[in-house]
Amino acid sequence: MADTIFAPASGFGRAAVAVLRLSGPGAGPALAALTGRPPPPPRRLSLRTLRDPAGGETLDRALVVWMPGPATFTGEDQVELHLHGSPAVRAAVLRVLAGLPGMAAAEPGAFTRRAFLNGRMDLTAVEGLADLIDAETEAQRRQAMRQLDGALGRRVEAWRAGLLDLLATTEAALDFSDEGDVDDEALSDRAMRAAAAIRDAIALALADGRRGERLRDGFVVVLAGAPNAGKSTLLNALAGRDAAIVSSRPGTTRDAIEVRCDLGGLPVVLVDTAGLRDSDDEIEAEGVARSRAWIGKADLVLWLAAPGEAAAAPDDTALPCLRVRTKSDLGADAAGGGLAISAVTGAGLDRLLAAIEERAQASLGAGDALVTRERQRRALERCVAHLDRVVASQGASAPELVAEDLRLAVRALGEVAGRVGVEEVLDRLFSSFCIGK
Ligand SMILES: Nc1nc2c(c(=O)[nH]1)N(C=O)[C@@H](CNc1ccc(C(=O)N[C@@H](CCC(=O)O)C(=O)O)cc1)CN2
Ligand SMILES: Nc1nc2c(ncn2[C@@H]2O[C@H](COP(=O)(O)OP(=O)(O)OP(=O)(O)O)[C@@H](O)[C@H]2O)c(=O)[nH]1
Ligand SMILES: [Mg+2]
Repeated sequence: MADTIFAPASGFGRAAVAVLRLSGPGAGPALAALTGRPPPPPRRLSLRTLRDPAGGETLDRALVVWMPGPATFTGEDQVELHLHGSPAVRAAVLRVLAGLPGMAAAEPGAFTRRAFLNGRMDLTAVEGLADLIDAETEAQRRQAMRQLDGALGRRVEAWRAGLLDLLATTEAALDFSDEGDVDDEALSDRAMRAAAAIRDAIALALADGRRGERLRDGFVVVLAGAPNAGKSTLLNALAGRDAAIVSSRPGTTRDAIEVRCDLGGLPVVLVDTAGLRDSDDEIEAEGVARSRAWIGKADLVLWLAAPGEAAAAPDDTALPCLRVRTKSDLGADAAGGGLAISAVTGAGLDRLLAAIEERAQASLGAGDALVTRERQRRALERCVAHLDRVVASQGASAPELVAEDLRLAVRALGEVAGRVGVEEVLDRLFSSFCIGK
């Protein structure tokens, strides 16, 4: 691995300014090679002419920043080059950087990986940063920001410190158990109460209806019903664009069409599906099978029925669903029931959106969950299981066994923070980052 990495940190394509960042011991020498001058004062944007050290050709007149480690994002020496944002300027400077000794183009997430390895952030903060970069809605941004800020990391550290205390006490009891100067009974009683308190606190954080994980994925709303019910028309009306083909022929939609949207700051995925009916047409039958699969995965199913049609009924009554009567502009439907809408006049759409938002809100929360990933949840559940055994023993277990469960509980918390057993997690996480992060 090269000591020093570099990458574009801003988006690709034409822009006013393009930022390149460098990290590692070669960052300072690279800046010196490009500017032919000593570094500017730390952490101050300074105007410099950048030249190709090989031929002396001027590459750009740019703002540069020198940030000596360890008080940097990565913990290493860092440099930023704020270039004119054309693809050609950026490419020229990147080419020169690649030719300098000890420099290598950064892999996705390489800067953050260094920040993590240098102890600048724990794993929950890294996950928060990944989510912050991917955040599309206000609630996602809020949750990611809290995670990056250490909302979960700090709690986990506090729980871990508490358990380490307990472990020390228990181990002391082990060491001195034959010396008779430690009050075993009182000690174990206190230890049990402390273990139970930490277990309860973790269990409380876990009892959140998985809203943190759900908020990352989005709330899935599936539009279902008979052919021609008006599903695709409604999707287009809600999305505000022609995402799906609409026609008067029943059986128009075959593939499910997903549209991500922002509903009051919450991420909602609307899915238009093929109309449900038995069909001899092989392609349509496959479309209907896909519709059913989507219905099974939905957080909310909108059952659409046009006037005169029997209201579509879910096979599975446990499905969270909302009945919608479409095409209300064609006249009131005596069959009634459900929310009346018209995608043509727009009648009822506000109420429909409000109903979806209300359910999304109940399911996702507003970004206040502590647990945001399955990975964190599993490790916390393991921790609770070990603490359950400690508490259930009520001091009856041998101190050796209590100590072992405490050690495993501590280890599980260490995994949440990324102190132990993280190599594979890191590789997966960082490969989802963008270049330059
Ligand atoms: N130009 C630019 N903008 C950016 C970043 C960057 O790297 N460059 N960031 C990159 O992600 C984010 C800001 N995050 C940062 C986090 C920590 C430090 C840092 O230097 N921390 C030091 C010093 C802190 C201080 O001065 O108070 C430290 O923690 O020791 C810098 C940026 C968003 N905007
Ligand atoms: N008058 C009126 N016509 C509508 C409304 N919504 C849809 N339509 C018409 O109903 C027909 C079917 O609409 P689609 O949106 O394609 O129906 P669908 O449920 O997607 O149908 P499939 O994809 O075949 O399952 C089209 O001719 C639409 O123009 C509405 O609110 N009012
Ligand atoms: Mg359709």
